[in-house]
Amino acid sequence: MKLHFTKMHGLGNDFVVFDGVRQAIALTPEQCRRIADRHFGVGCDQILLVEKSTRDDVDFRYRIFNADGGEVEQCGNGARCFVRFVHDKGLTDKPAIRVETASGVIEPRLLDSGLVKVNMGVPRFAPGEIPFVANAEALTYPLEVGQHRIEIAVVSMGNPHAVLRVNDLDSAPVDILGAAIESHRRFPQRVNAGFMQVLTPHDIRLRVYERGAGETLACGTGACAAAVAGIRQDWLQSPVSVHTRGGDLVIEWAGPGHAVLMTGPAETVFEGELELT
Ligand SMILES: N[C@@H](CCC[C@H](N)C(=O)O)C(=O)O
Repeated sequence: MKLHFTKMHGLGNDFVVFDGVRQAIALTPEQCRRIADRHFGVGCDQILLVEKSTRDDVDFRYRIFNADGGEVEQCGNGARCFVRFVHDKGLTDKPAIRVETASGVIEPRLLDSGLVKVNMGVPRFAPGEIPFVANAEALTYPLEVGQHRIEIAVVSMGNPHAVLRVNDLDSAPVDILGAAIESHRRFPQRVNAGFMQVLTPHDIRLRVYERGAGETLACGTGACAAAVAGIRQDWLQSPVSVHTRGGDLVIEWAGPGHAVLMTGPAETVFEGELELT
């Protein structure tokens, strides 16, 4: 079966996007891994499947699969690419869209500037909602990782994040420590591990070792989680510019109980067809 796809990216976090509105598409974890493979497939960090929703209070549903084949709850850079995709494909002409994801409804909006602003919902911190194994809720938690004892904040942006502050992002052991945090036994559903360097109260540098994809050039939900974790600890003030290796995002958060707003670009790279076996 031949499937049309669009290759997109948000700050270098790249996606293979399928139109599941006009054609019925079901992907197995093995098929996702093959599509995402950078040598034998198209290559991407995540696969996005745009579908009709059965709910009448939303415009679409979109599903997200990591490069390792696992379906996940949320994707910030993907949300911006999703909006650009449904507009470019003529699936809607509404600038503001309500979208069902596995972890709830988000509201992306295409701005006149061409950037996309997404209401990513209210962040959650209770250990059970991450999920993270802890006796009680705290601002940060000590975590034993191999020989190291690190201090992390945990945030759910619909998907799970651990955020660690470092002094120098360039020398941070993102690969080794990121992989160890991702599969730490205190995160029963694994976790995205963010390494944040605070530059000023309104600027951070961020690298994220993503669950199911390894380090990516940018992570939208990771940027939201890092900004929120920094604001809660009084290191940061909204708005926060998040400088990733793929470019910049702006995150706004008015504090507990408020939704996180993320603004950034979404780009189409090319269109193609692939044989799904
Ligand atoms: N790149 C994404 C996050 C994708 C999902 C994540 N790896 C997870 O497993 O939760 C983003 O931009 O937010």
